[in-house]
Amino acid sequence: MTPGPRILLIEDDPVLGPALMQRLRLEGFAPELATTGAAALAAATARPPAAIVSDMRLPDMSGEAVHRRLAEAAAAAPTFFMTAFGDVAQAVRLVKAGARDYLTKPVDVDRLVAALRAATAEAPADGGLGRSAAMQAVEVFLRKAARLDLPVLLLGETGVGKEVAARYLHDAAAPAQPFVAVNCAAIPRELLESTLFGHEKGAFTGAAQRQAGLVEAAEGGTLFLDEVAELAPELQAKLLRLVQERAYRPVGGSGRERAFSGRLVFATHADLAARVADGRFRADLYYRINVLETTIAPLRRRAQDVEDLARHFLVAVERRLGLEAHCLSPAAVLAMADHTWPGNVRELRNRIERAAAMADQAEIGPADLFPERRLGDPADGAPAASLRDAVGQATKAQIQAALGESNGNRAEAARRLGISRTTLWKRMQEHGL
Ligand SMILES: Nc1ncnc2c1ncn2[C@@H]1O[C@H](COP(=O)(O)OP(=O)(O)OP(=O)(O)O)[C@@H](O)[C@H]1O
Repeated sequence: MTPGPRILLIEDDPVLGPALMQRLRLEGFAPELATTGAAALAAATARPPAAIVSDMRLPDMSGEAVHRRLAEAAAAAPTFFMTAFGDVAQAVRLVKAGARDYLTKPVDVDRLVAALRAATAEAPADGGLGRSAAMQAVEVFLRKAARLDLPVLLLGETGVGKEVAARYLHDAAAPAQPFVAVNCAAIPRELLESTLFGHEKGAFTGAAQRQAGLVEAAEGGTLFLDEVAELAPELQAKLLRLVQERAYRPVGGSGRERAFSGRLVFATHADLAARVADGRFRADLYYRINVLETTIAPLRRRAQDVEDLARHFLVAVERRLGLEAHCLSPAAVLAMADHTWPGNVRELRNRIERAAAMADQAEIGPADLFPERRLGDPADGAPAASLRDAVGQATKAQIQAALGESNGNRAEAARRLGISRTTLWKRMQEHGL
């Protein structure tokens, strides 16, 4: 197994640093830890990373200074900053200056891993959204929309690829400009206004400095507001002004409004018209954002895309994790065609990634993609299922014992069990350890 993508982790915290290192290793990355800015600069120059995860405050210099020095040396990789909520202004500035994204502490490690996967994954081969007639029509729509200065509304079930579509539109319109994605449902309600619109100095207790918001960060590029149906009424009013007048007022700003000249793209999986009907979404805002609207079809209606996407995700995960090449068995392709994909493309991606990481053979079969059917299917017959359960429980117990005896050291535990570290890792994942 070749090592996965190299990640440079810049973090001086003696607990967080090693913990993140361990998790990134388990996820198949090849992480390297630097605890000072100087060490980070040396490491990035000697062994260029595929991505960088950096703390904002380091013992010898700021994370921002490290980022700038690397950018000057053209050694910058996609960089993610980990920041306390109080440093969001600085983080936004960094994103504007080219950093990929920031994550607030305490860091949501699953989100970090997903972001690193996306940053180190290969782009779709042809840069398109899919060969199905439905996605071809979406591509035509987005390319036309890219030439127009109007808001765009993307509808569709969760996981169909609304954000991917928004990026496609952005790349067709202004690829060199910032693309700022905000999930309106993920940011606590009381923080959303200042996160979006920024705040002036003295706007509230603790607001010592003016702080730019994400609207400002997206200036000249694209502001993508996902889950827009979840916005609270006061923010809907503020958003209406942004859409209609291209103007907004930061929190605590008394006089002057700020102008916004970027593209606005909205997405939701909710039925916005129904929300308007029951009074939860402003009708005037709905009509303003519903000018150029398209629905991205669920994956179950895009049969021609499933296999292409599956192969794309397979190659990408193999490269990212340094796995041997796999192929999909004809039965696996049939099983995918039969599945209804309630989680859409996101579910397909997850199933393929899990299958590639876990499969014991080069050929991925239906049971690798849909393991829950094998375990949960009563038609399998009780004796076989309970034998499998018994083997599973015994395996889990052996692994736990070996890990206990080796104080959690996986290399040592693998040696005791007489299996490779990779196999141990796979078994630990299978048994949720
Ligand atoms: N056409 C595509 N090509 C490659 N990857 C895709 C495509 N469509 C979706 N994906 C992948 O599927 C996952 C879900 O996509 P995305 O986040 O864009 O969906 P979404 O509709 O915005 O979801 P949500 O409603 O939950 O916000 C992501 O990992 C994305 O990279």
